[in-house]
Amino acid sequence: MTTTLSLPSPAKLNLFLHIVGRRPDGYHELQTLFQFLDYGDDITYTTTPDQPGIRLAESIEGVADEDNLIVRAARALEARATSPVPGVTISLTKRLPMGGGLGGGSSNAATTLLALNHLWHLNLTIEELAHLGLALGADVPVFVRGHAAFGEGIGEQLTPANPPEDWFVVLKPDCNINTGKIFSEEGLTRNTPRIKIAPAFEGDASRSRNDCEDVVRKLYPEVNQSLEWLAQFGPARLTGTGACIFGRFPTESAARIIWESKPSGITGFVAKGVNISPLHKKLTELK
Ligand SMILES: C[C@@](CO)(OP(=O)(O)O)[C@H](O)COP(=O)(O)OP(=O)(O)OC[C@H]1O[C@@H](n2ccc(N)nc2=O)[C@H](O)[C@@H]1O
Ligand SMILES: Nc1ncnc2c1ncn2[C@@H]1O[C@H](COP(=O)(O)OP(=O)(O)O)[C@@H](O)[C@H]1O
Repeated sequence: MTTTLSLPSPAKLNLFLHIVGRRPDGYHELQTLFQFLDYGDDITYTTTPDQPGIRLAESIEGVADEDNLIVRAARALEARATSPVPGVTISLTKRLPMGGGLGGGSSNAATTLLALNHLWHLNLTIEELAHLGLALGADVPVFVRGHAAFGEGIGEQLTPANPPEDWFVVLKPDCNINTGKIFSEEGLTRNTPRIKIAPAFEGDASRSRNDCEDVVRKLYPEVNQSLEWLAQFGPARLTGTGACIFGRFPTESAARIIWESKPSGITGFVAKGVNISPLHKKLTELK
């Protein structure tokens, strides 16, 4: 029997991102605050009991299917099955810009781990899925766990957090930024003092920043210009290593007024920050 499951694959923002050191393997140690957005991709999984294998209904331009984080997550999970699993066709509606610092690929991987764990009746725990996900990317565990969180290490040591669920204008300046390039820049700040967090950590925007921002502004004038424009209306910041930037607003209407006045040619969206992932909300409704 064919079964179909459609699930959201939301974006994340790094409300702040501090680089506090470097591990012996060269990876940077971070302190960051992750919050989800009620905006993202959608993925539909259809089991094909008569046709084994993992298939994408459509490829993503520029990403070989074997490299697609959806396929890599599905294969990693299949390797954990103790008996053969039914085939699956996976269809992706992509809305999130790739390589934008919104974690779209990591979110697609996490949604796939949770979806196929359910459809294949594997009963792996969230702990086990987060561990599997970390091998695919540093941002996958927070999407698997599904609660806004303060992240340490490379972002995998997570403490649930409850930042205000404000509205955001997210803009995508017209440039692509490679994460590895930013982390290898000589001028990058790598020694921000560690901050301590209380259990009900909410974040403190005034005492935090994104340590990648200075380097990114210098290398990408498009990001600098967009940040200057958005900062006229309130605090504006880079997410991850960019290229997306965000401005925070207390209401949807305040965010939409600014969105409507954005310079022509720039893309993006308006979304609400949420502390429970839309993916986990949907999975709870299905139970
Ligand atoms: C910066 C963050 C913040 O949420 O988000 P994005 O901007 O990618 O969304 C993440 O930590 C991104 O983690 P992840 O997605 O695993 O990074 P990758 O693209 O695989 O990293 C590319 C390269 O950047 C360097 N890198 C990455 C992460 C890190 N903490 N230290 C590093 O030095 C490594 O050289 C790595 O090979
Ligand atoms: N399903 C996927 N969705 C998006 N990107 C993917 C996917 N699979 C592999 N990738 C690769 O991962 C890279 C990072 O994508 P993404 O997670 O969207 O950005 P970021 O890490 O900056 O938030 C992309 O440039 C692309 O090459």
